[in-house]
Amino acid sequence: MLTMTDVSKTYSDGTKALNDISLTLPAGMVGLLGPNGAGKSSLMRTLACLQAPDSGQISFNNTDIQQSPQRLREQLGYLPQSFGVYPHMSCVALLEHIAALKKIPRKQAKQQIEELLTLTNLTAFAGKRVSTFSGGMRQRFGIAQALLGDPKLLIMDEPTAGLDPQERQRLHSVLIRLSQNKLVLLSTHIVEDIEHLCPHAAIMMQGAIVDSGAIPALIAPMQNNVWETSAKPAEGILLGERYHFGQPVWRVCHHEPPGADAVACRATLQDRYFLELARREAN
Ligand SMILES: Nc1ncnc2c1ncn2[C@@H]1O[C@H](COP(=O)(O)OP(=O)(O)OP(=O)(O)O)[C@@H](O)[C@H]1O
Repeated sequence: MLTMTDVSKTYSDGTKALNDISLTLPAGMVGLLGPNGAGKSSLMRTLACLQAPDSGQISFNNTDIQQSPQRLREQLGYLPQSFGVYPHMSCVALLEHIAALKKIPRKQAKQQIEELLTLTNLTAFAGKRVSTFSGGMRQRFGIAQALLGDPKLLIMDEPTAGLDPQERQRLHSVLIRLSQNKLVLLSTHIVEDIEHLCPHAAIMMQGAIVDSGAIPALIAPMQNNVWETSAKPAEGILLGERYHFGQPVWRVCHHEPPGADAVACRATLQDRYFLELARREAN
């Protein structure tokens, strides 16, 4: 279990990226959902001990990560949003190098690397330099390196970015299998990924956690209040507009039908997320 208590972080230019975050996350797959600039990466870098919070406490399975960052690092796998520069090393050589940094014994590392190359569909490219990889291949490499050492806490910042639909699906099944015995924290603004993968989610906006919990509980307050209508409604909170056979369909949150042809819909995590975005815009 991962627990954060009153965690805050302000960057040197005055940007308050994390604002008094208190959050408890269970084992399994957890989605961190928020728009650009919400503070997701800042939170993940802080959890991965890559930057210190200004205040607050963080513990993972009863280890205080500020007091014992090394113990946390031994249990951590981290996929950053971007790696920056890639060295001119082959995929397998770079994995061996990272395994050595993680102090994984050579024989064990060799076996793990083989398994991870298969898992991430990179076996055929093991000898190719990572600097020449496509975006999707780099992402898969990032996932393989994060999984070295069988970490108990896996932090993944936008893991499906740059993957084609087939690879995205493949990654989904890998992540589901992985999450059995660990906490996988997955940050994204793709609501669909979280709906597919996570029993639990946290919604983050402007450096704060708006709500977190089991996804059905996050959606429950909106149940029986979501409608679709063909005319722009005068009442309610607009959740979105889509087109069907070229005609607009408006999705609205309201306590009663917002128009004569309004059809009741099952509320989704996307509805809850869009409701929070609409509330934020209104403020
Ligand atoms: N090193 C930094 N110095 C100053 N400000 C920063 C730094 N890193 C992030 N920020 C700012 O902190 C805020 C939160 O950024 P962060 O990258 O954590 O958000 P995010 O939710 O991950 O966004 P995205 O989905 O676009 O990656 C933003 O206003 C960003 O500009």
